[in-house]
Amino acid sequence: MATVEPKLILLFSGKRKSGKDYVTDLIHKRLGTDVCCILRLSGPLKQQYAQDHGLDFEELLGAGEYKEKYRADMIQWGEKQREKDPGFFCRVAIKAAQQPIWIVSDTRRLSDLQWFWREYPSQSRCVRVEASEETRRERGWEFTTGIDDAESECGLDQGVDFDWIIKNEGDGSQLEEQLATGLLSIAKEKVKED
Ligand SMILES: Nc1ncnc2c1ncn2[C@@H]1O[C@H](COP(=O)(O)OP(=O)(O)O)[C@@H](O)[C@H]1O
Ligand SMILES: C[C@@](O)(CCOP(=O)(O)OP(=O)(O)O)CC(=O)O
Repeated sequence: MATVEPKLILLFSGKRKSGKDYVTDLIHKRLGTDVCCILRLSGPLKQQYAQDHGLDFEELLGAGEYKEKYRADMIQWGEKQREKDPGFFCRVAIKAAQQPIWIVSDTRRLSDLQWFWREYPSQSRCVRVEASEETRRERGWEFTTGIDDAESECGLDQGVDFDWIIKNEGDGSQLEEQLATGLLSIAKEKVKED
């Protein structure tokens, strides 16, 4: 378990190229690294997958073609691990978290959310990043059977009551305003609470 009790946990999800990394990086910058950290469930997953398959962990972390080449197999491998232990990647991801606000940038399955809701019921909030298919295509997305129609991409399409839905179209010109009036102001309040 983490060494500190968080004040707020923002559980982000969204389709490929909706901008989860972009939006969570922006929030991280606005809140500051002393109060906020970004956690990735895919971090420990990629690390273990790279080790087991003799691959380059750093390349799997990047946004390039290398990750895409292994994505389908990595999804299947990760699903087998989650079947054995649904909380495994969540527990590893939070281990080193020290800051009062945690951003989990890549929740994909109800089992991920359920783990956080069970362990941190009062702190967990769900955030969806949305972008149209047109915008996602401009960012390099192409529909891929076996990935875009699988649980990894669609597991949270239904059944989640999102606390915030962030629209990240085009260059995200409305992003700052959406964040400032919603999520960021709540997060700043939480940091001040005893
Ligand atoms: N609001 C934005 N303005 C400019 N570029 C963006 C914006 N949102 C996303 N991008 C770019 O689109 C690409 C995909 O975004 P990313 O955050 O990696 O998506 P995801 O993590 O959801 O797959 C990246 O190159 C990112 O820099
Ligand atoms: C096997 C994965 O964890 C790989 C995810 O890699 P990223 O989280 O880097 O992917 P995107 O941000 O959507 O491009 C997916 C899973 O099913 O767990």
